[in-house]
Amino acid sequence: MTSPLDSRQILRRQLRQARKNLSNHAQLIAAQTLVARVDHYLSGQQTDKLKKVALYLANDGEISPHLLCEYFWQQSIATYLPVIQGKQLGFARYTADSMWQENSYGIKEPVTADYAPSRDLDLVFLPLVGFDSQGGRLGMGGGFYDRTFANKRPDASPQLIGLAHECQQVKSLPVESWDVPLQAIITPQQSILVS
Ligand SMILES: Nc1nc2c(c(=O)[nH]1)N(C=O)[C@@H](CNc1ccc(C(=O)N[C@@H](CCC(=O)O)C(=O)O)cc1)CN2
Ligand SMILES: Nc1ncnc2c1ncn2[C@@H]1O[C@H](COP(=O)(O)OP(=O)(O)OP(=O)(O)O)[C@@H](O)[C@H]1O
Repeated sequence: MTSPLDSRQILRRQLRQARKNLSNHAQLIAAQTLVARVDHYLSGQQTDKLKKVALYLANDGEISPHLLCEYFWQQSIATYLPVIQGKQLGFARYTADSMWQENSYGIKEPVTADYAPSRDLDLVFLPLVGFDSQGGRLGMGGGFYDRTFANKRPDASPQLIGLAHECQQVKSLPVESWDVPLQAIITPQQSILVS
């Protein structure tokens, strides 16, 4: 019999392959369209209060937030990237002058002493492997974001916003006890506001 954990693994593999199959052109269009979606999402909020935003460097076919990063830089909003610290994530300042090192998965991380405590971040954009219309999410399986924000209340800072390609939506994902709730999921085609 297939256990729930095995089926999560199988789904993760299929959805990772789906995003890796996207062409460079499709990736660029997705990254561009995402900026407009996020701009629209944030237009309903007091964006003058946004000071610190965490993004990620696209890996494994993830939707790329690099244009979103430029959008925040144009507004003088400071950007941060995840750095693996044991089983959790720290958030290191990312600027045009950042120096880099690679983590154990080969993903680049800024080398800096300038870290933001996670509760000082206003927004955190997380990469999703899969999602459903209820705000359910599947990540890479490391549990890093879950552990880092385990004790965060949904209405406390930062807002957690999942980013994904449209092809990563599935009908329904089982919610695990440790899954940290997202406030929104944004793809180039839709924004799901999770209550
Ligand atoms: N762009 C990006 N940065 C990120 C994350 C992410 O999902 N995307 N993370 C989000 O948490 C953290 C890294 N988590 C990751 C977890 C697993 C794998 C991964 O490729 N796993 C391999 C197995 C490798 C092994 O066993 O050593 C695999 O599944 O093929 C990559 C990143 C921090 N930075
Ligand atoms: N708060 C937590 N404390 C301890 N272990 C945790 C916690 N959150 C998640 N984990 C562990 O992390 C592992 C991976 O969880 P899961 O498959 O949900 O990862 P994910 O959500 O895909 O990854 P990520 O959060 O990095 O995007 C699970 O085995 C789970 O037991």
